[in-house]
Amino acid sequence: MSLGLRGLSVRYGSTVAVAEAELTIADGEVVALLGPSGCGKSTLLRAVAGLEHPAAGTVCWDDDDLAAVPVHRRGFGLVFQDGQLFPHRDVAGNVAFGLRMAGIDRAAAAERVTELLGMVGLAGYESRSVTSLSGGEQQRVALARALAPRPRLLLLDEPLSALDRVLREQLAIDLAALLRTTRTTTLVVTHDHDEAFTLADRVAVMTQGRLRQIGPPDEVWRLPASPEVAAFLGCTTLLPAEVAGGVARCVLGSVPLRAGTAGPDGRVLLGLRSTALAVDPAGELTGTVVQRVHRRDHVRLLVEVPAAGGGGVAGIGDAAGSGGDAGVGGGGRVEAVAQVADAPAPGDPVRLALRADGVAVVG
Ligand SMILES: Nc1ncnc2c1ncn2[C@@H]1O[C@H](COP(=O)(O)OP(=O)(O)OP(=O)(O)O)[C@@H](O)[C@H]1O
Repeated sequence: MSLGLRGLSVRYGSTVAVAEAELTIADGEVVALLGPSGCGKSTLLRAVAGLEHPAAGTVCWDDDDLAAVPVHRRGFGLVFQDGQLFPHRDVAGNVAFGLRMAGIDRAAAAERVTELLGMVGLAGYESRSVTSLSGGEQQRVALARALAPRPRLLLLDEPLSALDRVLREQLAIDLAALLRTTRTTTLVVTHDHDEAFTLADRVAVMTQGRLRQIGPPDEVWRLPASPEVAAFLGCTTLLPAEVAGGVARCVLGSVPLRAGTAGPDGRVLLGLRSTALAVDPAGELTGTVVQRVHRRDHVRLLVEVPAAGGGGVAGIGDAAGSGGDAGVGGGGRVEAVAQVADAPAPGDPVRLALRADGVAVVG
């Protein structure tokens, strides 16, 4: 039992919103479709749901083409950003909706509603008015409603993006557990990296209508397939590097640096995220702090480093790594992170080292 997209393209007039998408989602698998605003994520999901008609290609369930199967006969559950609950029904009435449509009797439906509300952490909420619920509770009801009829595929379009950050993080963790427990095959659309990486067995990165890379979260994170995917995943600088035995060596400015890496041996491009350089008394790179900004759980620094020499620092668009001396922030300045407890101040000398977590090997 699997969903298959074969050469799926969707157009709006002359706009190609989805181009030649190839994707298989296995039974029980959770795939997150991750990409910037306007890249075509929602259009792809809507085409799977049957809400958009492909200009070319097919949406299949196992080997059956679903082209002639209308939305309500696909057996898919749908949850959108704002839940779209029925305001005049109570919580139980909302969750039972799909069950009643499927002809399930009242007693069995009530039992299933109770089971689902327990699963989403809303036990006892049956008779509450949905308009009295918080945004997070409403999304939990929307999830319970979509899961109640045991859909063969769950389609989630930015299900958590209307919630504030703390709630979003908690609900993402709860949702990941819920999807695993129920073994629900799921396609979730999001522009939020954390959400995608929390939820997914595999992440599919989409830009400009095309699926650019599909793989397990750690692989996509550490080995982005192209400079474009690397840029979307937060790599702000590309450096030519040499990998040998799991250690990458590169030159930043005129200073040789090394970092552990998952990449294959040979000449590669290293993608540096804004957290790649960290304050470290043993670090090889020296500089002077010019700016300090407190973030939630760390401090971001802008550090002036000695003028670039041989290796050069390439901007992300400069895939060939052909040089130039513009570090992150330009003009011999690089971004770095420090711990809140002992962050240096502007004017302080500082030593920086590369952190493996902030470095990707770009394909
Ligand atoms: N109904 C429509 N008519 C015309 N163009 C559309 C329509 N819906 C989407 N588009 C265009 O198709 C492209 C993809 O849009 P889509 O909403 O799928 O992107 P997205 O990645 O989901 O973006 P977001 O994260 O902002 O929702 C965009 O260029 C958008 O302007």
